[in-house]
Amino acid sequence: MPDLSRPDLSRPDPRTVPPGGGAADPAGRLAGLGVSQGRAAGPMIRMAGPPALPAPRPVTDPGAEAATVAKALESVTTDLNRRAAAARSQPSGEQAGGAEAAEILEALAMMAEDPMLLEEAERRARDGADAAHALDAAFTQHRDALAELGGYLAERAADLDDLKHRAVAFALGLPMPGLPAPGHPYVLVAEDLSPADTAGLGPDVLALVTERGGPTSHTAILARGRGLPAVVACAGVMDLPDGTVIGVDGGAGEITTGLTAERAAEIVAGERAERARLAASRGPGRTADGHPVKLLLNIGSAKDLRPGAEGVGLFRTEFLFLDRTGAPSFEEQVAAYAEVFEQAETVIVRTLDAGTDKPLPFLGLPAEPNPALGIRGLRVDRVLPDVLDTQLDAIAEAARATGTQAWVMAPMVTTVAEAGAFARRARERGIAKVGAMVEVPAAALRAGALLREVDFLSIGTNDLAQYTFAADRQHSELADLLDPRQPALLQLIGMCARAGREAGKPVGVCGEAAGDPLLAPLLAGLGVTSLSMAPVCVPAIREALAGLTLEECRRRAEEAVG
Ligand SMILES: C=C(OP(=O)(O)O)C(=O)O
Ligand SMILES: [Mg+2]
Repeated sequence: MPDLSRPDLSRPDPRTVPPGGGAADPAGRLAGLGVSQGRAAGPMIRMAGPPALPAPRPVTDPGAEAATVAKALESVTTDLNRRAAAARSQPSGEQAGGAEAAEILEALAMMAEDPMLLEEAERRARDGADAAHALDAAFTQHRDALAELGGYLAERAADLDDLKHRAVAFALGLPMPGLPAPGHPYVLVAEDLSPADTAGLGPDVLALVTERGGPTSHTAILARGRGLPAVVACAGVMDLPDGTVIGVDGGAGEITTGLTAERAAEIVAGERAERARLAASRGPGRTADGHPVKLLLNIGSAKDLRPGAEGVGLFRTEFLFLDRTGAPSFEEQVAAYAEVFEQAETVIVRTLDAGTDKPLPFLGLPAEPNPALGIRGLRVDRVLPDVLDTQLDAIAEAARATGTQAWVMAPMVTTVAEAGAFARRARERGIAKVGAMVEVPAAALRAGALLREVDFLSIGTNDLAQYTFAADRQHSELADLLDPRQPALLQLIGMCARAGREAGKPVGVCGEAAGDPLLAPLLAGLGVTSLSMAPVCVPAIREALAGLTLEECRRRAEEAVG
């Protein structure tokens, strides 16, 4: 959770406070989709995209262009080294892999310092190119040379593109692309964020606002996992100037501009008090009359674990390897899984869910015209069976090493045959409990048959909504279709829960719907046995369940389906 005490709100923002001290709140509002609960306020900074290269400019002083080239490369190097130092100095646990991030940034800084690159760009500038084009051409030449060498060096070619964008932006007087590092807490505003960008956010980020993105995009999920208030699909937010103090309401999906310093401080204090109130709640998930509904955590790595839940319902293992260009080794995987097993009692590990919205470059999957309907999730096994074998081996080994019972489930299971084959491969390795995610309607329709093959089901409502309503989960304009309150989706969930009751096997929900306080009682009423959610959601869901009897939950579910 961000430290809400840090933003310096003592001085009013001169651009947004009216003359005379600002008792009035000349609030402007921008509407978006709230995807991660909570409120924050602070100065916003936009994440710049790659600069567009303008037409070449006539050059009158080639020496000055060559000097700009040198300055651009120097400033890129300095900026990267500064970020590396900041990543290294972060207290452990605040950001994933601070040391690892620092190493990556330092390696990039060294690439930007390459004297051959400087020489080539300066030569082009002295020959008459403007600084931006000289840099662009020199980087492109370097990139092509690396790409031709193949292997590891070819993988570094994409890094050169990143450096080129930074250097060209400098030469054009534009903000550097990539995550900002202003050295103070801020609200990050971007057109969109990749999962890797979101995973790399530092502790200075108070909240996220994007112009694009959908409610179950991975940016939203990662924001929720970090307890960062977030609003997506917020048209017009990129037009606000950097430094504007804005309020972000991640529940209502609203941005407020024109905040007085007093109002901003009130928002920060109010949020802190609400979080403290909810954090005081304890105990297992129960309805008012004591019916148990397990409260589990969705995590992407051990650093997401928090006390107060009854286990881990979804360990998204692909989040460990999002920005990797090489496949994680068996040993590396054992270490990552064991770290979680050591700290949590029951852990449901989901095998890698790659493809479409969660690209894993190291798999080298070819681009597809319709990726959400293509090779993703368990289907990757059709083309790369070794990946699942190694992962199951690593999970089994981590369980043995830590003396825990691993629960494993596969994403995107579509047929009963797929579930059976997966279960056999997991059981061969001694994995205790094997499950299937229900993310496509075909699996929900065959829930009873699936449960003859596996020990439990976990309903991924994010994808189940996407495939039931044929609406891309990243699409901000189709958000109404993705609303998990839709009767069709609730009906599919009810079918799975009924199959679970008949088989005497657990059926949980691990999609984002499980962390919605309005939906959680409906899901309990439909008969699911556990709800798995971002850690930050647990207290509110505990409170929502405790406020209603099971019968009341059932009645609400019936009304909603009806
Ligand atoms: C939990 C789910 O999986 P993910 O969001 O990681 O695709 C889901 O689809 O609901
Ligand atoms: Mg899914």
